[in-house]
Amino acid sequence: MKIGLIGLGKMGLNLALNMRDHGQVPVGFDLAPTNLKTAATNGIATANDLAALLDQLPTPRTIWVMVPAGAATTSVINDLAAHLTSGDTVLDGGNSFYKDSVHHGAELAKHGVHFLDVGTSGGQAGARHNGNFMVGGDPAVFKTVAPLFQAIAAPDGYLYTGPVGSGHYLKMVHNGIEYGMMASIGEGFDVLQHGPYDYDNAAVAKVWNNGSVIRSWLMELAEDAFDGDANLDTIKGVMHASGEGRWTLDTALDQQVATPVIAMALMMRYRSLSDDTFTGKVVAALRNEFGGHAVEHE
Ligand SMILES: O=C(CO)[C@H](O)[C@H](O)COP(=O)(O)O
Repeated sequence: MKIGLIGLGKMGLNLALNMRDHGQVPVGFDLAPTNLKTAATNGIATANDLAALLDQLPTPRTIWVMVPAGAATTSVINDLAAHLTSGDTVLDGGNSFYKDSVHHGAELAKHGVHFLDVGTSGGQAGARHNGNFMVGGDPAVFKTVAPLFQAIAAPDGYLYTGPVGSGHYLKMVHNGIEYGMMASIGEGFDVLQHGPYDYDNAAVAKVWNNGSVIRSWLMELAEDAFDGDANLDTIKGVMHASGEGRWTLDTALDQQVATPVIAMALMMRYRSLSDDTFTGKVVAALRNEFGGHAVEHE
C-alpha cells in the first residue's frame, strides 16, 4: 500500500526502508531538510511539505507518524486533523503516552479520521527488519492496514490490542519491563566488575547468550557493547530517561500495583544524573552529628 510517513529520523527512515523492501510504497516528509535528503538518497520518495505529501497519496489516505512523543506528535496530529478528510487513517508509531493517544483519536474522530496507536518495539534494528507492533484502534480499521504490519513485522510480531490507547498502554508497560531488565543486567555486571575474579565481560555476555536462562536480545546488545569497549571505559554511567518508565510507575501507583523493580530502576536513572546528592550530604551530616562519623569534604 502507499503510505505517507511523517518523521524520517532514526526510526522513521528505517521503517520507510523496511516498508519499501516489503512491497509497500512509503512517501516521506520531515521538517529537517537533512532527513529528507538522506531518505531521498536511500531511494525513498519524499515531499517537501505536508500538503505535497497528502497530494501524493491515494484516498482514503494512510499516514504513519513517527516523530518524538509529546509536543511534536501532538503538533503533527493537529496539522493532520486540519488537512485530512473523512475516511483517512493516521497511525502514531511513536512512544506516545496512551492518554495522549486517546485524546488524539478523539480529536481526529471529530473529522471522521481514523486513528491507530502503534506501540513500536525492536529499536532501530526492528524498524529496519522484523519490527514489533502493538496496535490499538477500531478493529475494522486495523484490518485495512493489517497487510502493512504483515509486511514489516517479525513473524508473529504484531498484535491488535483493543481500543485506541491500548497499543501505547502495552508499549508503556513493555518499556517499564525494559527498565527493570536493563537495570538487572547492569547490576549483575557491576557485581562481577567489583568481584574477586577477572572476568571478560564480552565473554560472559556471550556464554550467557548461549543456552542460559538469561539469554536475550538485551544480553546480545551487552555482548556487542563489551566487544567494542571491554569495560565501557569510554562512556559515563549516566542513564537518561524518555518518560515511559515513569508513566508505567505512575500508572502502577494509581492502581496500587506494587512494581518495586521498575520503581528502583527509574530512581537509579535519576540518581545517575547527579555526581553527588543532597540526600547524601544530609545523611553524612547526621552520622557526623550523632556519632562523630567521618565526612568527606569537596
Ligand atoms: O521504546 C524504546 C525501546 O523499546 C525506546 O528506545 C525508548 O524511548 C527508550 O526509553 P528510555 O529513553 O526511557 O530508556
